Amino acid sequence: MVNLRSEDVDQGPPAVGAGGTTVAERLPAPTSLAELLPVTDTAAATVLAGREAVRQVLDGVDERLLVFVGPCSVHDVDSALAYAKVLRGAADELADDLVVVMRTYFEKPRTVLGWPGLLVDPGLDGGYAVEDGLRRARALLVEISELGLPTACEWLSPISPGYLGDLVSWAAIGARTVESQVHRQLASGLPMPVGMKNGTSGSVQVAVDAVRSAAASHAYLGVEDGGAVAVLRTSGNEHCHVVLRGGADGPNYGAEHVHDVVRRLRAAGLPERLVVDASHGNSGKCHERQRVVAEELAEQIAEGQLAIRGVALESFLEPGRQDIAPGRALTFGQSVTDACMGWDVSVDVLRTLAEAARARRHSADLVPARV
Ligand SMILES: O=C[C@H](O)[C@H](O)COP(=O)(O)O
Ligand SMILES: C=C(OP(=O)(O)O)C(=O)O
Repeated sequence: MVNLRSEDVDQGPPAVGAGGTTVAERLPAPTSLAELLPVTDTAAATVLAGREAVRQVLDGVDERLLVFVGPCSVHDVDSALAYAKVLRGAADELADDLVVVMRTYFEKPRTVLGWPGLLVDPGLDGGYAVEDGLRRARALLVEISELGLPTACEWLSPISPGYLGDLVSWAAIGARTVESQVHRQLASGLPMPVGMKNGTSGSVQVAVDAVRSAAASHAYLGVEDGGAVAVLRTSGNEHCHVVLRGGADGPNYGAEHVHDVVRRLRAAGLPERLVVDASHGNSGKCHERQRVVAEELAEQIAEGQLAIRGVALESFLEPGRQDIAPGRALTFGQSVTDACMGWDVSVDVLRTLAEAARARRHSADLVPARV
């Protein structure tokens, strides 16, 4: 057994490479954080309306297009809030055609090593002030929700939804965790629709399998809102769906890839719906390429491809990305993880997607997803 005793709190970190674990910080229970930073009535209304709008689009009841858009990661709350304010304006302008949900990603899965996100390292300095990260993340989610903008994130730690989940309208299980039993079980009990990304290798079947798994009920070891370790039982989440994000074998946003997913979903007896991520493996992490991918997706949508229910975009105030380096001031509103489209290009892309959604809605010859 790994013996984590209370006196371990005051010990320094284990020697690098020694394989030990110490308790670095005790955290308040999720209920304590929620009491400190409660969901206001306005914020709750935004979250619930956001979840319902996403469900309605996924179910085909609402014919608009979902757009999950925002920074690759939130690294400071001020720039995320400034972005939320401009995005809110665009979301209002395009509300007849798009359901806009802002990316507020606080946990970053890394291919090998790297900054793990605001929740775990809010100082961006390896200080790992997790309680502070949780507070900053929760306070930001309340503020953005109060603006009337629903939010999206990736659940990386199965414990973090307890702290933030009541403020989130859509979530992803990422390409690096989609095969994880724990993440599928987690998704099966979450109150928001969850996108299952294809694996980093490009495997789409693992995402289809994840959707099937999360639709079922499960029992697993977790942490209850009061902070105790508990057996959690879930009822199954009917609003999970595949997200195509490309992979090691190249992009997968083309019509043939969409048809392939539809065939797999049909074979599995699952609803024929998906979201396409224009970034990551679909853009080769090149922010300029995202626009091209989004334009090609817009063509498929305008031509009547009903299976594409949403598009995901990485966008911030400034284009590109920057490195976190000790002593160097960061450019306000520029990503510190993957390169993002700047705001000017982002708003053009949003308008293009809105036009495509309108064309699809008005198209006389709407047909079920063509395979
Ligand atoms: O979305 C962000 C990144 O693609 C993901 O966290 C992996 O990043 P990395 O390959 O730079 O570690
Ligand atoms: C890490 C992300 O995506 P993926 O899991 O597709 O790499 C992300 O969207 O931030």
